[in-house]
Amino acid sequence: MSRKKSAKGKGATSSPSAGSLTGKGTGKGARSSPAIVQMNGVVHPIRPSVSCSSDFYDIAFKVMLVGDSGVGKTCLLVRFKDGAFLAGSFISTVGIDFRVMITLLSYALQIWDTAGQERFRSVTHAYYRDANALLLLYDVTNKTSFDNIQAWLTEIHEYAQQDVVLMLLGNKVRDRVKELQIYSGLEEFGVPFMETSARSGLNVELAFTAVAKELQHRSLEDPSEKFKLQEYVNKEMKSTSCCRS
Ligand SMILES: Nc1nc2c(ncn2[C@@H]2O[C@H](COP(=O)(O)OP(=O)(O)OP(=O)(O)O)[C@@H](O)[C@H]2O)c(=O)[nH]1
Ligand SMILES: [Mg+2]
Repeated sequence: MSRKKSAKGKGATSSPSAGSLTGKGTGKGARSSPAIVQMNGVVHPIRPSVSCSSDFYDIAFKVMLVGDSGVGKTCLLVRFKDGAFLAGSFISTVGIDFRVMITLLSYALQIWDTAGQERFRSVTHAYYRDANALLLLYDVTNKTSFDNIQAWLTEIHEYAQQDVVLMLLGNKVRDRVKELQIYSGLEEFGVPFMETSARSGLNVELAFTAVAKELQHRSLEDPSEKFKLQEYVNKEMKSTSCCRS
């Protein structure tokens, strides 16, 4: 369903006035020159965008990665797009970073990476408004990031659309010997949940596919049956359990 048109149709997104984006790409798999995000008149060079062809589809969904600094948002996105793990020193994202435009299930997903640091919060809030889906990450080896989930959910309820698709991702799973046992109580958030590892790639593709499926179902005017995100994820995780470390 990807059509070469400007992004004006159902589900098309717009950038908030807080920032504008420059930088062009040529679609999936292409590398573009480094994008620049301008915020309040300040120009921030950011990591090279993987692909930024935002104006080729008339059905586009805006997906944002949010969560504390260091939980692995950027690495998850790089893993999804490039199939590689960003090893080496941790470079914290500055402000907001439009990294990927990808076609999944015939829909264009515009994926935005955000800074987890508190000082950029007002910038990222401005972008919540027109997000169709939010992936909220925490780090399963970091209790503070788990404890902050409720605060993130409060922010999301305040700034995002009421019907935003939301999924909680416990990242860095099975990567460390000492993983915190903090899974009990996840149900209380009432948000679909799954485990991921940007390092090994575990469930990374599934996370984005599940969100795309939910968006697809919601966009159907008369969905014949209700799609249950958590059930889908559980089923798919089981079917790949042979490959989990
Ligand atoms: N072991 C392990 N380390 C990871 C994983 N994902 C990310 N990391 C590491 O965690 C650190 C932070 O990763 P980033 O992806 O930059 O974190 P971020 O959430 O984007 O942080 P901000 O940009 O500051 O919001 C880096 O040192 C990564 O190498 C993972 O799945 N497993
Ligand atoms: Mg980052």
